[in-house]
Amino acid sequence: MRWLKMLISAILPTNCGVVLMIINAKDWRRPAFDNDAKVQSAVAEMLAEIERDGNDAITRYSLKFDQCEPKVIALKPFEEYQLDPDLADSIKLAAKRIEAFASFQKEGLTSKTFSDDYGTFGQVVSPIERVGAYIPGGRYPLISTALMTLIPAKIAGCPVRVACSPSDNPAILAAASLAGATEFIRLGGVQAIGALTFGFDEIEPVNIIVGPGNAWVNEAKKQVQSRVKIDGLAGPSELLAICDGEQPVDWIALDALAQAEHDPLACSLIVSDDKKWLESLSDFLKSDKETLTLIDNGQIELIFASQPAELVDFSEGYAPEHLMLCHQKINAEQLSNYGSLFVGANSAVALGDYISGPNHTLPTLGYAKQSGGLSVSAFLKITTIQNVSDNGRVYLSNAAQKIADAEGLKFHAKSLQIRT
Ligand SMILES: NC(=O)c1ccc[n+]([C@@H]2O[C@H](COP(=O)([O-])OP(=O)(O)OC[C@H]3O[C@@H](n4cnc5c(N)ncnc54)[C@H](O)[C@@H]3O)[C@@H](O)[C@H]2O)c1
Ligand SMILES: [Zn+2]
Repeated sequence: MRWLKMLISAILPTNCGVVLMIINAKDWRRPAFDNDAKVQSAVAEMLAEIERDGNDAITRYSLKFDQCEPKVIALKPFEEYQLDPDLADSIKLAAKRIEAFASFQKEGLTSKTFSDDYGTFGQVVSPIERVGAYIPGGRYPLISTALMTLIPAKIAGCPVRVACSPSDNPAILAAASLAGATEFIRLGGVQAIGALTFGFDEIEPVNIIVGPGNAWVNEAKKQVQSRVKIDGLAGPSELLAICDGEQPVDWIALDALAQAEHDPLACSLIVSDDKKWLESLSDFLKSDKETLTLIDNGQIELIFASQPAELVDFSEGYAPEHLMLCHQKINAEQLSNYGSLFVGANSAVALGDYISGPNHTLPTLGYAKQSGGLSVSAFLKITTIQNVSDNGRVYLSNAAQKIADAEGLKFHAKSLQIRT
């Protein structure tokens, strides 16, 4: 739809103001990310250089993109950072709630065994040893992401938790310290993902990299997956709000603007079956000068669907990162493709960004169809253990030998036969 808007903007005289059309749901398509190929090849080149030249390449790229040398910063205890006391209290409250939610998620993720006539078999849940947490800091220092990425790793019991951010804002350092970072590198973008993957200075490569970031960060995470586990792809923010005509226009408008302000590629869609309500939302949005750039950039879209079932289909097809459900005739159970669901207008997405407790690192670009956001389970590995009894050795070897014979794997068959 961006091309249509551009065309209309070009035809209309400039004093006609900004164009905020109401699009029919069936005509809407997710815009292709036209930077894909360029970003892919640039990132591949950067990672290859980092693998080859190590610290030198990391430093070169950090100077080029962030105008600073990468730096390992020793973290002080949280209380020693000179933060505004109200901010410090809010960070502590957020940390407490994120920790409580991560602990709640960990319940049930336990090692267990069962025994039968043939032995004892079980699963072992253990923490991944070395974690790398990316904390975005290009446009805004995301203090909250330090808490969201590091606290679940601490709750999972991962012993090494390396934080990377292009920002050394004291509040980020303080939050990383409170959240339990064991190391902090001031480093951003592809070079940060490269450093976590291949190592930097004294810091050894990590086993898992988590955290959101811009298109560069996500492409880099995508490309290092053969060496290191990643949590998922959490790119430029998305919001889909499903609303009936009873919702407070100003609240919903501000929720849309809030997610759009993260990044020029971030996008908020408001869908409703009440055209009049969408029109008042459009009037409200156009009345505020500060929103015009976001609207002009195609980051806020208003979409009409004729009935609730069509709203549900639209949402399930789009699979947004954040989904607001503010519609009396639709139940949460009708929806399953979302990173996090915010039910009712009280549940501002910004509460989820900061303080409610569930993780804010969430899948974008439709990945919510196959995965949820970051959780304590990402930091745990589930391995298995098998202890076959004498009875099991004879009985199971007899049966397994038949399968080995059928496969033609003769030493498999012999190793079984000798036990019968
Ligand atoms: N999906 C989620 O869960 C979630 C949560 C929070 C934030 N976010 C997203 O995180 C992102 C944060 O983005 P940001 O840019 O502010 O910070 P960022 O830290 O992700 O990226 C900044 C880095 O990008 C690199 N970079 C910038 N331009 C580049 C170029 N031309 N070539 C190579 N590298 C380049 C720089 O090295 C810089 O350090 C936003 O898109 C936001 O929507 C997503
Ligand atoms: Zn947000």
